[in-house]
Amino acid sequence: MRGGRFISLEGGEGVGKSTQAQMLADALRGRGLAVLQTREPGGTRGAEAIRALLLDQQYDWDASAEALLFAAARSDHVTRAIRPALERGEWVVCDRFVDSSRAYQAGGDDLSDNAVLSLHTIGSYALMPDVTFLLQADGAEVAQRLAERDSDGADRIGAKSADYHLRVARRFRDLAAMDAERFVLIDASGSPHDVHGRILRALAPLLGEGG
Ligand SMILES: Nc1ncnc2c1ncn2[C@@H]1O[C@H](COP(=O)(O)OP(=O)(O)OP(=O)(O)O)[C@@H](O)[C@H]1O
Ligand SMILES: Cc1cn([C@H]2C[C@H](O)[C@@H](COP(=O)(O)O)O2)c(=O)[nH]c1=O
Repeated sequence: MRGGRFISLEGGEGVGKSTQAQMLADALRGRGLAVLQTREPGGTRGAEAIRALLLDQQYDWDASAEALLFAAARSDHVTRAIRPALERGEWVVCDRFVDSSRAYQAGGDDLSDNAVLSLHTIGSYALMPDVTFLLQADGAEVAQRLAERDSDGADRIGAKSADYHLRVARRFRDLAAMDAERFVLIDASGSPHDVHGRILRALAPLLGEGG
């Protein structure tokens, strides 16, 4: 019997995914559950090496090469870390997953959603999360957070144009609207504690806690 669940956190730059992934993993562990907390791109030695290539400003990957590299990193991550954890019955909390490729490489650039999903089928068994929390917050609030966090500069993708990031945000919203069973929209404004409370309330049915 499968005990664990696969949860992804998605959204634009600096909206609070990593903060919430940590708080959620801690809350699940506090309930006695075994949790793999991980991130994309990354989560395995090979995928972290690909992450460094993808985010380093010295490389100028075109859209196809970028999508292939994200898919290769995800393939290693799914095969070596995520699937084995789910098979052991663990919960997986993943900071970004394939919806980021759909929003950034397809929505931000102009690859098709089908192309990204085909790479996901080839590389990662078309594995999808059980629940995806899409964090959304006011642009000015997020810009303030990023100014404080990234005072020494954004990474290669974070540094893309404002128009690019608007297309990404729009695509995230479209994906959520197309798959309302899996996506849960989370208001990511307010304190980390407030946002965490919203996520836990949304997860309560899956945790058998009513609500
Ligand atoms: N609710 C919040 N209120 C204020 N600051 C926050 C909140 N959540 C996170 N932060 C801060 O904002 C910054 C970005 O948060 P975090 O790294 O969690 O976002 P992220 O979505 O994972 O970003 P990225 O996609 O760029 O990695 C961090 O400095 C973090 O401490
Ligand atoms: C998984 C994934 C990520 N990206 C982008 C989104 C961010 O700009 C970086 C990752 O940095 P973070 O600080 O860890 O959020 O990579 C992407 O374009 N496509 C993807 O599939």
